[in-house]
Amino acid sequence: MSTPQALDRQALRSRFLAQRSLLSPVARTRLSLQIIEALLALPVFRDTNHLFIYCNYHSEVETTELIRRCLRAGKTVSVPLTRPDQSRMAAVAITDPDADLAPGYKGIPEPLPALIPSRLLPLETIEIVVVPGAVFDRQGYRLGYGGGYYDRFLSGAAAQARRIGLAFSLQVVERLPVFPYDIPMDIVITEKELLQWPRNAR
Ligand SMILES: Nc1nc2c(c(=O)[nH]1)N(C=O)[C@@H](CNc1ccc(C(=O)N[C@@H](CCC(=O)O)C(=O)O)cc1)CN2
Ligand SMILES: Nc1ncnc2c1ncn2[C@@H]1O[C@H](COP(=O)(O)OP(=O)(O)OP(=O)(O)O)[C@@H](O)[C@H]1O
Repeated sequence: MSTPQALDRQALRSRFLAQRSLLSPVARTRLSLQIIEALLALPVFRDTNHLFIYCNYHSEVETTELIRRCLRAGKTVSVPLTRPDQSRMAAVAITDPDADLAPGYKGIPEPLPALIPSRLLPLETIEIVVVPGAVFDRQGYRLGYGGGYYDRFLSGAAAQARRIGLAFSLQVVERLPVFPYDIPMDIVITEKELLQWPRNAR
């Protein structure tokens, strides 16, 4: 990470993580519920069975209510299990966010170790990936925490899945510096707008 563009990205990431953390917990919860309602109202949601949903950490858009609503609707929900030794994520099915999660990698809520062998799901079955981020742009590109986990995930076995980024509106910029391995979102949802890019038009 030493090219000027890479340094730009690091500065952008830090700036937007700092901005995001300024939202009060009450505002974060209120805006998160608005964002989740917009996702649940998407026509594609009704036809989806398996969603891979991040478990929110620090000041990310909150997803616990989304996970509950999906489970109540009879959908399969898997969540990320970070495998830092491989820079990869696995998908582990959960049935109850209160009982099935505990702090894992970096303190992120992750599936309990006892669940892992029996609940690993093939990434090819994921239909929607709900993606967190530090900052998104109006072309659908994003920066996360810098591990490259989602780029690897979305260009690998989960490439068929619809990619839906969740962000507070303060996390959207016009244009980010893009690298060849960056995978753009299909949809970005904030409390103010829903941005969408048809895949065949990219
Ligand atoms: N909720 C959630 N789960 C996720 C991700 C994510 O972005 N959000 N990931 C997507 O890649 C993977 C974990 N990757 C991560 C890589 C680095 C850091 C990290 O460096 N955290 C900083 C704190 C940053 C902050 O200020 O918020 C640290 O520990 O110092 C965190 C997660 C898989 N699970
Ligand atoms: N498909 C890939 N294959 C191998 N390495 C990759 C791939 N995608 C990204 N990387 C590597 O991951 C590193 C971090 O990428 P990037 O800065 O885009 O992370 P990020 O999108 O912010 O992180 P995350 O996806 O974990 O939230 C880069 O140094 C890049 O070389």
